[in-house]
This record gives sequence, structure tokens and C-alpha cells, in this order.
Amino acid sequence: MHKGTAFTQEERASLGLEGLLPTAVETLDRQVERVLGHLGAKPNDIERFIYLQELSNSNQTLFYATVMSDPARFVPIVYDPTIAEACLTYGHIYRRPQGMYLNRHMKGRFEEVLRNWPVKEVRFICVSSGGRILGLGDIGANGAPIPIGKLQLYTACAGVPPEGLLPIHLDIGTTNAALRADALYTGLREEPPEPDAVDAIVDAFMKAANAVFPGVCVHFEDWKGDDAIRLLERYRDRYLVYNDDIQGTASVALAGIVTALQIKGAALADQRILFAGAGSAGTGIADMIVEAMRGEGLSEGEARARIALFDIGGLIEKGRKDLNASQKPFAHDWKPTEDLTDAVKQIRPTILIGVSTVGGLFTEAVVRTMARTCERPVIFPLSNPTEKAECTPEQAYEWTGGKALVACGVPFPDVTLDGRTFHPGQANNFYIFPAIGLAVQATKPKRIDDAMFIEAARATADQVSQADRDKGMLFPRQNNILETERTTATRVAESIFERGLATVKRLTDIRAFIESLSYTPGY
Ligand SMILES: O=C([O-])CC(=O)C(=O)O
Ligand SMILES: [Mg+2]
Repeated sequence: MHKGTAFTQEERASLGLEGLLPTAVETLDRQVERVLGHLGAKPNDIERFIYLQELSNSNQTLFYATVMSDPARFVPIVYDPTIAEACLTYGHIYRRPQGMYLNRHMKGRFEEVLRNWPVKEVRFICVSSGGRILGLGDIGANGAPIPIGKLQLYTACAGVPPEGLLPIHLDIGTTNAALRADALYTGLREEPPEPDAVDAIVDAFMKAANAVFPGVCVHFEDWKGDDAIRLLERYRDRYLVYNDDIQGTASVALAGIVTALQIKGAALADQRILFAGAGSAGTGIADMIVEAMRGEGLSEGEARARIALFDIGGLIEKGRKDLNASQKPFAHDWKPTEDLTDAVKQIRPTILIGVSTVGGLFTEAVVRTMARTCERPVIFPLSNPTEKAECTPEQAYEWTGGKALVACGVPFPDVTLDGRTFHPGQANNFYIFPAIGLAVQATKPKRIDDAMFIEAARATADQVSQADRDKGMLFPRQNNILETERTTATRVAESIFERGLATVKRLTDIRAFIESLSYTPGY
């Protein structure tokens, strides 16, 4: 146990630590105070990131006490957007291993290798191939910080106990030739294999993970879009698994839409929704909106007709020959165009969602055109990190005369326009996946389904206070994230029990049980 100066006199005596620590015996709060001082003295967030990761290795309790002392400040440092820089430079800033590093050449031995992990009761694995990290594309082994950071948010945002969390980078190779040529790159210097071979590798991994850690929940994160969609379909009925970029992102986008429509007093079934970007996030959000619209009485066909996708090849319409199976259901009879403004003119969207990774794609023309036919445009430039956002909140407010309801994937500062202050929301999946984790831990369902994510979306939306809605805020405030996610987890757990999907006995007080599972940093 690494408590540092918090070891008591008795512990120091019995553990042979006398003389090995400074004289003062300190509380956790005092230690946090010192850490905050160190962080304040660092020149930038990437240095804070490195410092905090070192702290998580040397004193996990102090790490979580620090991050949880001010989540609104520290989540953007341990996670997006700072983690993007950490990923880009991972081979260079690497200090020591965290979690596990598996590669495709271990395929026949995954079980044996996973048994090297010192903890036997692993409840959640977050696994990435690095094939599509944030909006940064394929960066292979440089994506290793992502599963680490995501699992840290399980604890920091929802109180999921950290001992049962295992981050894994599963190295299948990378298409990124520049990284393969970097002397300090830490991964395999190989091209990834064909999809069939990827499936065989991941099949072996899933089998081994479930054999070594029975009942483990596997969270897929930042795989290449095609792999993400295919692997989720392959495993969703066979294992306890979910894909955060498909289901978590969809859920948080839906949460923002639900709040925005409550503010507007409009029904989801009446919206016209245009996506810029048609990868796994875009089609994942679109599919979840279809489910939610069906819940409001539309047929599947009617719901799909209200959604249009636009990608690098232009507007997705019936004549396009390059569409994959996830995109085809959204190909309607539109006039072909490669111009987003033109697409906005045709579709007259009430909701515009950016998942394109093209910074600045929502130009003044796009936004003003939208505002011409929509009184309160809902605009979500979700791409990350910051410079990939399709527009800034400031631009969206300015070009719509302050009418837009805006949420981005990364945090942006408040905007003051004509004496009014606007608070752009942060539509990040960290509102969702930690709460799903907590609900899964409490109910132990056999499978995870979309209905759980829809419930998480509604629970998140319901927690935005009226005062905050009046300011155009679409998400609950982050300083209270732990309480928010416990409430979300309770709602999701209730629905899991109600639908008969739990494998544990129904609890009388679900909230109290969720709280009793919850980790609080302390010695
Ligand atoms: O990590 C985030 O902030 C959102 C996300 O899952 C991604 O961009 O892949
Ligand atoms: Mg992701």
C-alpha cells in the first residue's frame, strides 16, 4: 500500500518504515493540498497529465482524491482533450506500464498472458486496438492511454471501485507508417491483418478474457469504425459487452437532444436530423434515435426517413454505391450533393450533429442556412479533440443570434453575446459509460442492450435543473458528476430489474445498494 506520509506511527513501526518517510504524519486532505500545489505550478495540461498518471501508479487513493476533488477541472486533464496530446506523443512521454499490453502474436496464449495480471477479480476490461483514437485516426499503440483514462473515469465519475478495472491495448498492428517508423514507438511495427483475421484474434481474446475473469464486462473503445460495428454485432448476444463509441456516444447525444427538445417544447418524432459524418458514432447515434422515435409511436421506416447522413462522399442518398450496411437504411431520395450547405437547404434540419472529425465543417453559411428554417437550431459539433470540433459554440451562438442550443464533445468556455451568457454543454460519453458500469456491477445482467443506454440518456437529461435549462444548458453540471451518475445508474439498474435481465436478487433499495458499492478515496 502506497500511502506515503499518511502511514501512521504504528504502521511505520510494524511495516519497518521508520526513517524511510518524513516525520510528519499527514491526512489525505493534506496530501491533496500538496498535489494541488504541484499541479498549479506545472506549465501546461500535458505536464499535469503526466504528473497525475505517475501519481495514479504510486498512490491510487491520492490520485482519485485529487481528481474527485474537482471533476470539472480534472476530467479534461486525465481525459479529453488533454489525453489526445498524450496519445499523439505516447511513445515519447511513456514512463511505466499501466494495465496490459496484448498483441496479435499472443493469440494462442491470451489466457496464459491474462493470468499474469495480479488481480483475479476483474469486473471491467476496457480494450482498444488504437485503430481510431478520438478524432485522430489510427495511432495504434499510441492509443494505450485511452482505455486507461476511460476506466479512471468509471471511478472518478461513478465511484466504480478501481481494483476491478483492467485497461488493455490489444495490438493488431497499425496502418500509421509514420508511427511505425518512430524509434520510440512502443507497439508492433506491422500493418493490421484483414477483418477475418482481426475477428479471429478478438474471438480468442474474448474467450480468454471470459475464461480468466468469469462474468467480466468488456467495454470496446476506439476501434476502427468497421471493426467497432462488426465486433459489437458479433459479441452483443454472446458476451457481456458494449461499444462506448457506438452506444455511449449515442446515449449522450440522445440525452442532449432530449433536454434541448424539452427546452424547445418539441417532440422527437417531429424533428429532422442531419448528421455530418457517417462512421460508427454517426450511425450509432442515428440508430438509437430511431429506437427512441419508435418509442414515441413512429414506425421504423418513418423514423429513418427523419434522419439524413452526410459524409466525405456527400449526402447519403439512394444513388450512392459506396455505402456500408449501417449507412444504407438512411439512404433516401435526396438530390446528390457534396456541399453541406446544399444538404441543409434540402433537408431543413432542426438538429445538426457533427461527428465528422473535420474541424470548422459547420461554416457560417451552413449554420445561417439552418437558422433560416429553424427557430431554435440544435447544433452538436461533437468531434474531438478541440480543433476538430465542427464549429465553436461562440460561432454557433453568433450565427444564430443566440438561438442555437449547443453541445460539443469537449469542454468550451461560456460565451457572452449581447450581454447574455450562454453555457455550451459537453456531450461527452463520460456522462454515460461510468453509470452503465455501476448499473452492470449492481445487477449483473447477462447482456447489455440499447434500452439500457436509452434509459441512461433519459436519466441524464432529467437531471438538468430548470435554472440551467433556462440558460440553455443541456447537460448536468460536472462538479456534481458523482451524484448525477449514481442517479443515472440507479435508474438503469431499476430498468434492468424491471425487464427481468438481472441475475442478482432484486434489491429493495437500489439507490442504497449502488451507494454501498461505490468507492470513496480513503486509507
Ligand atoms: O473520448 C471521448 O471524449 C469521446 C470518445 O469516446 C471518442 O471520441 O472516441
Ligand atoms: Mg472513444
